[in-house]
Amino acid sequence: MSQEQELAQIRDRIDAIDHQLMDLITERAVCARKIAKIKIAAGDWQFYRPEREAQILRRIKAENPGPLGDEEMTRLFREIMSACLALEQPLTVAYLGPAGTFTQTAALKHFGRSVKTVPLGTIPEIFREVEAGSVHYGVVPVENSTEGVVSHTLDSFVASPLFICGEVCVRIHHFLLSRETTLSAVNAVYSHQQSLAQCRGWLDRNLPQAERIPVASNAEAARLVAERPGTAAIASEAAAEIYALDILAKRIEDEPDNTTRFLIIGRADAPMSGDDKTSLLLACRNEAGGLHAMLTPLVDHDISMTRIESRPSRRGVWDYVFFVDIMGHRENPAVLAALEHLKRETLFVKVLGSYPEAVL
Ligand SMILES: O=C(O)C(=O)C[C@]1(C(=O)O)C=C[C@@H](O)C=C1
Repeated sequence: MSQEQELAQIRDRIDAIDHQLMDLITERAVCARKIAKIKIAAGDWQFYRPEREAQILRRIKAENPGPLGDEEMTRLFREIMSACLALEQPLTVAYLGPAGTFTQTAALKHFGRSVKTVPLGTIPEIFREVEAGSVHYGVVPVENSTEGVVSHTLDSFVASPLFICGEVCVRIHHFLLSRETTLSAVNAVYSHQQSLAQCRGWLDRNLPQAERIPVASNAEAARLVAERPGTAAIASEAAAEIYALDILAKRIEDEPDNTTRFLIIGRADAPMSGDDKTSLLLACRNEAGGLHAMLTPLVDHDISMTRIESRPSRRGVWDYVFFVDIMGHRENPAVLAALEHLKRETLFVKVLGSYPEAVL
């Protein structure tokens, strides 16, 4: 067989496989529609099921035979599921805008591309819109953020009735975007101040002469640069497309493992998925041993803590609340027992939500 004949044969096989895939995806979509009908008949308007989605994606990851990597395979299934959910209910998801921020990347990574993402200007606005029910969910950065808003997110939880129903981590890569085509034409670099800091080494080496100008967000930097000759922005790859800018340099961050964690907020948290986390807001007694008493119940019930963050409580000087993440769902017996114990040992305990550990 000639090379050309072999190529034609393999392409015929690909066409047949695509046809089968289409039939199977269609059958899956019909199943999702049937599920929606059952939910509606039962008066259950909870179409999005974070725990079920996490279970499906974990199974796909575990069963992936290769040669496609786990990330690729789960991404494909993420999109199929996103399209199926959109048939049941088109979701609206608010994120910290403008378009092209890493928070939008996080929203699309978590929900897939069949949701409608809505950019909002501030984190409190995202909380307000989710509370009011004008959007279904919100996505907010919480840890190791490039946008410098961690404390705004944590503070918003103190008075909010919302729950955390998911988490997603995004590897942050910075791109130098510009209307210019050469580095020598750039005399000012705009970005969020944390992103400027994260690329300091690269800027020192490659653009020592350029002024560094901090602005509210990386996407805002891209927007400004699109209107100003002689400037460049440090922003996401997505921002290049949105603001029609050229990529002058890729992955210019000094630390290659820079990751930001985002939370999904909604009006309910998630049922148990089998691999869950719980976020708590705690206030310990302002006395000797208060912090120790707060941590003892976790140790006693063998609960592992993945994060602890303190924030001023705003009730008085030197008065703090603690944001604590633990492994396990709030309905898990050990977590339940630890929570009961915590209620006795602390001034107050608020469960901010249990949710599946990030899969993607
Ligand atoms: O299992 C469900 O409840 C569904 O609605 C189906 C489905 C899916 O496509 O697999 C779609 C949306 C949910 O978020 C979870 C799963």
